[in-house]
Amino acid sequence: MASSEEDGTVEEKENNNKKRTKSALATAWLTFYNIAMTAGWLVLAMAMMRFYIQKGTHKGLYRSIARTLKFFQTFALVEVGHCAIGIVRTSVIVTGVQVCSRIFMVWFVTNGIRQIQNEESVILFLVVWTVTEITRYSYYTFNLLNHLPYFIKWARYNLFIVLYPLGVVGELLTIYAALPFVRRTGMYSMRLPNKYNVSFDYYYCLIIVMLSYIPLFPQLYFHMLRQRRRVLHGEVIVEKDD
Ligand SMILES: CCCCCCCCCCCCC/C=C/C(=O)SCCNC(=O)CCNC(=O)[C@H](O)C(C)(C)COP(=O)(O)OP(=O)(O)OC[C@H]1O[C@@H](n2cnc3c(N)ncnc32)[C@H](O)[C@@H]1OP(=O)(O)O
Repeated sequence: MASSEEDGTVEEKENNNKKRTKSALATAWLTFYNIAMTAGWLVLAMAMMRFYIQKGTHKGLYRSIARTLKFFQTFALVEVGHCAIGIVRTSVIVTGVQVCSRIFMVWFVTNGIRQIQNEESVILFLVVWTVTEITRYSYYTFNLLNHLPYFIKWARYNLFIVLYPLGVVGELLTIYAALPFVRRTGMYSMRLPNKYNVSFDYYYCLIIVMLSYIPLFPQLYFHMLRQRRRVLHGEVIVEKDD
């Protein structure tokens, strides 16, 4: 009896040790990841400012930062993994929608359609994303290091109130600007008859994506408002599991 109790204690200790090692590893990885992402978005911010100061126009700005933007925005897919394996307490669905919509904007809209890269709306969402991500990743970094300046916490949970809708406006206007071009060229579309017997119209796909902002965006926005109340005002919020 005594020996089995001891075994239980040893097992518990081993489990606790494993958990501690796992959480130390997770914290180390998250710290590295957040520092890298803060640096990436800072590089983007500086590149955009330098371009605008040197050229005095936004025309050509997207092309000049496209590579860095594609890299760092695509890398954010890792965040869906963080939620899936449980190293951050965030919903896979909320993070998945956020990250996938950004990746879609970058790869399948702005990068894929050169003709819209100089639209003002592209600059609008780029500036908004950049400010958001510098604030967000530096918040996570300082939080993990237990040295969080209040102004970063404040910025993380207040700026989104204005930036989120502005970002959505920039994204929707950009997709809207792409529609005539997509319709004219039939890009990314498959018309019948073809050997796969499948038809796909990218033009209508873009319209569906635009419409999907109506149910999805409020959910992300209200999620952030709940996070704000929890972090800034200490409210206990029970969220449904995914
Ligand atoms: C295939 C095509 C699909 C198309 C679909 C189209 C529809 C799209 C509709 C929606 C459109 C959205 C468009 C987006 C536009 C913009 O982004 S505009 C810019 C403004 N945006 C924002 O301000 C939002 C930014 N986004 C986010 O903040 C996140 O993506 C989020 C998922 C919404 C954040 O949620 P969440 O993670 O739950 O909140 P937090 O409070 O930040 O974190 C919760 C806890 O998790 C910890 N944590 C999370 N990530 C990390 C990390 N990387 N490192 C360390 N810790 C992390 C965090 O600290 C919190 O911990 P606790 O406090 O202990 O709970």
